[in-house]
Amino acid sequence: MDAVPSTPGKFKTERAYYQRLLLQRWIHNHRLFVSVLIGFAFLAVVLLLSPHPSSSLTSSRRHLSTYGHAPWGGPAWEKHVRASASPRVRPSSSRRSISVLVTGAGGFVGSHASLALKRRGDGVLGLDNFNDYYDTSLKRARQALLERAGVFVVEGDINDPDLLRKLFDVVPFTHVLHLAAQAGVRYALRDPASYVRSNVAGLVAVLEAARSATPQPAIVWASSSSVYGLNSKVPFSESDRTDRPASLYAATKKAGEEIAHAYNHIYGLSITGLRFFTVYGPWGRPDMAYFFFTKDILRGKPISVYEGPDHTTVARDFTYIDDIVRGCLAALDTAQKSTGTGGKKRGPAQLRTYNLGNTTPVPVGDLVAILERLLKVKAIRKVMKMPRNGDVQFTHANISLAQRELGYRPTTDLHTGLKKFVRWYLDYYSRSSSLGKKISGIGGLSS
Ligand SMILES: O=C(O)[C@H]1O[C@H](OP(=O)(O)OP(=O)(O)OC[C@H]2O[C@@H](n3ccc(=O)[nH]c3=O)[C@H](O)[C@@H]2O)[C@H](O)[C@@H](O)[C@@H]1O
Repeated sequence: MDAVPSTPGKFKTERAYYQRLLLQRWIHNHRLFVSVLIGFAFLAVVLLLSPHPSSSLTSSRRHLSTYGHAPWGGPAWEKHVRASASPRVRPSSSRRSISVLVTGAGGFVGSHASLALKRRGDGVLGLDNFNDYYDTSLKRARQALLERAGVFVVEGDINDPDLLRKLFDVVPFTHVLHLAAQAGVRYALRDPASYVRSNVAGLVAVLEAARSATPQPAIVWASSSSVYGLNSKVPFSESDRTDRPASLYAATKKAGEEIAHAYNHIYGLSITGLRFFTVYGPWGRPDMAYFFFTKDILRGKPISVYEGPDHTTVARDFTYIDDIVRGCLAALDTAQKSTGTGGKKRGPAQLRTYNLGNTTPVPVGDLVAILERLLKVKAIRKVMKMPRNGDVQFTHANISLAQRELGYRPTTDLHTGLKKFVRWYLDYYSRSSSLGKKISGIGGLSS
């Protein structure tokens, strides 16, 4: 009881004094612990104030992507990138192996082309943002196949300049096969900005990275048959006019061809644009008519079959994926070196454009008839006027230039190609929806 002070004020003062004493004693007894605590606090402040890792290209830390993708960077990641991009040494081969950055490697043409390159011994590094324009599980299944074949697909965006710079910093790519794009003609009505982002800004980002890389790689990229737009002269030749696009998609691909011209002219980049004609086949794109027709026919759902004015046919020069891949590889193999160094042009560089088609246009009605025979199911056809939303009535490629200069010779007719597609489709979708089961037993993208 004696220790209790007589007034509340006095009690407060003495209590404060007593607490201070206690604290001093506690600090004295825990000197070591307190020093460690101060050390940690100091370290935390230093880390907080240090610059973001992405500001240094040589940093070995992991980079946090600002594009919502997986982090990249670090010694293990770089090792993986280098291993994937390194060609297999083949001293007996007459062809020099190349090292290719394939953008859009999780996509339809990108995955097939990556695998074909890897198979013949070239170094391949994939890049893909795995966006959800269509079923991402299909893209992931393609990625799993590529990984099994030794192709690493970096998850990232072509609009991320830090990532592109880093890739060119780590690997002296000889070529870029630029296939990443916002595809589809009709989707442009719903999301026009995505076409500008991928097909215009994205292409510029890739060319910017390539022009300042040492060595400058040669570029082969995907343009489109849609650049022929409202032309009525058939077959379409590379020298025909391409200034009347019928869709925003076509307009962005045409813009890409002009952008390619400028980068070739200013920086000496060797650039080849390939105008693909309605590519189809196994592991294809679910947004394309042959793919969703198959799905709807099997489900007993009606399909819209377009026709032109006065019941004229709508037709496409459908081109099988393996033929397109051969065209891509031939374009890479015949590409001359870029002529710039340190971002400066040293002389004129190669600039080429080729049609990659099949040369046999098929009416959409005939496509449906082939699918009916292969699926052994009658389609519920709703024949309707082709909507004015970007489609053109027909396409037909003149491929004599590609034949002459690339040795390009398509060998697969629509019936044969669709047969391979249907076989793949039934196999893929009859399996369990689990990704692991989907890829087991299929054995590769080849068709
Ligand atoms: O070659 C090209 O440049 C383009 O080929 C395709 O575009 P498209 O030929 O329109 O392919 P689909 O969308 O699969 O259409 C194929 C045909 O089916 C017709 N169709 C489409 C949809 C539909 O519901 N009904 C229908 O009859 C179209 O009018 C077209 O004639 C791709 O989707 C583009 O990304 C590519 O760039």
